[in-house]
Amino acid sequence: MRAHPAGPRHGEIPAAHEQSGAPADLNVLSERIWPRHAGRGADGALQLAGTDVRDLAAEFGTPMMVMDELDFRSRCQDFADAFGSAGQVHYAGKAFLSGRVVDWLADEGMALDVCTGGELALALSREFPAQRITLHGSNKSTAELTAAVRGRIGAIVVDSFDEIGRLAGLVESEGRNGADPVPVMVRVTVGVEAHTHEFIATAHEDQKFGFSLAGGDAAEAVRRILANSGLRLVGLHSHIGSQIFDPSGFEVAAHRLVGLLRDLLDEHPALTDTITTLDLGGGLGIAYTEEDRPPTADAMAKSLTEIVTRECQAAGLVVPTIAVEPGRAIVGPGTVTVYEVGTIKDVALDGRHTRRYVSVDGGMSDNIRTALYDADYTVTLASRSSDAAPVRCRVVGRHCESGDIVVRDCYLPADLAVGDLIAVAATGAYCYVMASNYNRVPRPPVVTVREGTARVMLRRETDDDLLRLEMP
Ligand SMILES: Cc1ncc(COP(=O)(O)O)c(C=O)c1O
Ligand SMILES: N[C@@H](CCCC[NH3+])C(=O)O
Repeated sequence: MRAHPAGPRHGEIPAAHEQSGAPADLNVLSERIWPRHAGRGADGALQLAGTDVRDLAAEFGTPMMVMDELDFRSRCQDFADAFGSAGQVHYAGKAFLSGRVVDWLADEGMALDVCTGGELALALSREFPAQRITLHGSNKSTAELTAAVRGRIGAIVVDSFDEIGRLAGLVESEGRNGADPVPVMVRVTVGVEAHTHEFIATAHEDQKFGFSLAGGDAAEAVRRILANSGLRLVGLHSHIGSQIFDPSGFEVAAHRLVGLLRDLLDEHPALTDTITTLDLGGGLGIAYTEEDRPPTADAMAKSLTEIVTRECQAAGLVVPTIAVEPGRAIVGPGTVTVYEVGTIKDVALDGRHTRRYVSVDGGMSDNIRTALYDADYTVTLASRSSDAAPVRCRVVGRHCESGDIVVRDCYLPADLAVGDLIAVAATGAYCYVMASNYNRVPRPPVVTVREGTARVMLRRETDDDLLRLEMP
């Protein structure tokens, strides 16, 4: 997943005077990586949507995640503009979800993809329009399916024959018959090898999600759904993976899904009136480092619309609505994690080399992605600027684990000192939601900033929160 900077790899970091490949100016904040309303104030400190990171740290403590509200909203709007309407864009709540974010999504007219009963309950608790929700999951419980059916959500994306069986029993017991069927989509495994980390690629054949297209399971799933008058098939779904830069994976997926649609309509002409949507999932990558070059939402929309339109017209099919489910591309870039620098240690690796370990007050409990996927991040000195020489560093956490690495290889100024604040960019997706209490470390707060005002969205966990599960 990572692109290593030019020069030596892990374990071979030269001493400061030998650095090569370092950025010319460590104070520059690349627009492609940092939130849309990030910059440096007159004295060099990081400003996020008109707030000074030092003031935020003084008020809310560190570590702290800071989310730029208008960055999030503007990326929702980018996708809505690209695909023609916000209703076709199902924000993937698994990337990050909170009540306030649900409210923003409702304001923006977005749809929402949830993948558990917990995410569904949060959305419904904020009165998010149920018709704009889809429920995913490779092992949905009966309780989750019941909540979705009773909540009258937009669609349940079925993922297995077992689930179709469970739903059949449920629609019967809930009295949902032919006059009031439950809308479902079929998740199709289209056999695309997305070029991303193995753990986050999801449409090759050998994995747990969906019904295989090539093996005929997807067509069989459709037959079983049609045999049940309590279910109404409203679309086909494919999701090929996450943090994808190469648009060709989406294009092949779209091509194969249209092929399946054509075959299904040949077999079941009545479906012409009911299958209205092709959902091509999420997965659009973002820039974590200078080397990353993700396509824009607009480029993705253009190529997918062109393929689906061309192939449907060639097959004489009505062109369905194209839906997508971006998570990371909407919430990822607008959040940064702010840490306070603690111990700084130069470790001699051999006679010639040293590695500077910069310890921070968080770590793998607030960002597991580096340890789990070898993910790469960009970090900057945030409480001030510095013209000191760049030193190649490793930012590490406070946990009792040598793999507790936040940023594996980066450059920070030689005068970095204990008590400085540093900020890690693009931590909005899959960091807070994958956070843990490893070593009984409380989760950090998430603070939203907008036009000079900061508001806590999720408060910091306390030791009491951690004690609340204890029984006598
Ligand atoms: C079904 C589904 N939709 C959408 C997403 C969101 O993906 P991303 O955050 O990469 O856009 C995921 C996660 O990979 C997913 O599994
Ligand atoms: N959690 C992964 C992505 C998984 C996407 C959900 N299917 C990440 O951090 O990149």
